[in-house]
Amino acid sequence: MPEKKLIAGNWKMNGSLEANDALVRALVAGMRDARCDVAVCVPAPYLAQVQMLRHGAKLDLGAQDVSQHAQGAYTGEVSAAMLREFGVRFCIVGHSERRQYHGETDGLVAEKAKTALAHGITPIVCVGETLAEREAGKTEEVVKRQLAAVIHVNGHCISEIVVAYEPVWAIGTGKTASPEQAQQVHALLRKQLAAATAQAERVHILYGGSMNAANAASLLAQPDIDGGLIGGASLKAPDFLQIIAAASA
Ligand SMILES: O=C[C@H](O)COP(=O)(O)O
Repeated sequence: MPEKKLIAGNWKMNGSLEANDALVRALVAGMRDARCDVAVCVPAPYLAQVQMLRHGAKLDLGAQDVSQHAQGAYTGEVSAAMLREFGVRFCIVGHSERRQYHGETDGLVAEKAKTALAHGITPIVCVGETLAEREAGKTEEVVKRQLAAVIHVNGHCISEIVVAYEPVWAIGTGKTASPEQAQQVHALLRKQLAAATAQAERVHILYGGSMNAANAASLLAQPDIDGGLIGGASLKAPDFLQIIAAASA
């Protein structure tokens, strides 16, 4: 497993100048003793604000999506080069909300991961099954297919990605995968990475889906859970700080 755990907040489409200011100041003040890596993935309009607020702190900046294109006539898109100008280190790609509401395919997600890597941004590649897929016994097939697309496109630099296992049925529902359920899938993903790179042990595999202050420690204690991608609980500084503390233990 990687040397340090990684805790990444995904603010999704939440925040305001005022709320972000209070949240980031509280995080920076509260995470001085953190022994894990910490990032917040913020809506694009707030990148400059958070870049300024985090100045000098150990808090990394992340984005929630990136265009697969370098530049040009792609209205509404944000390029990897633009993200780099704001000091972005991580970028979520293939979140289930992008796959579900914006029709993102495995192929497109792989292109986005490739573009991020080419610009020195670490893609946080999300995989995960829906409830129907889990109930049909297809969890392994689905997550393997989603990760295979990224491995196939990225080839030799696959050890530079972060993987996030996010069972869709656990996102924002309060239903967390049990530590054993999550570990089972994480171990599968590690094995798949190991078949593609000798560096699989240093790839962070995060769990996401209703991770909170109460359940973080038991999830993070699993051998192949190297951190978390946290939605709702990342919007409340005390909760997010407790998760950071659990990952620092
Ligand atoms: O990216 C984060 C995940 O979608 C988890 O969201 P959640 O913690 O609100 O369930």
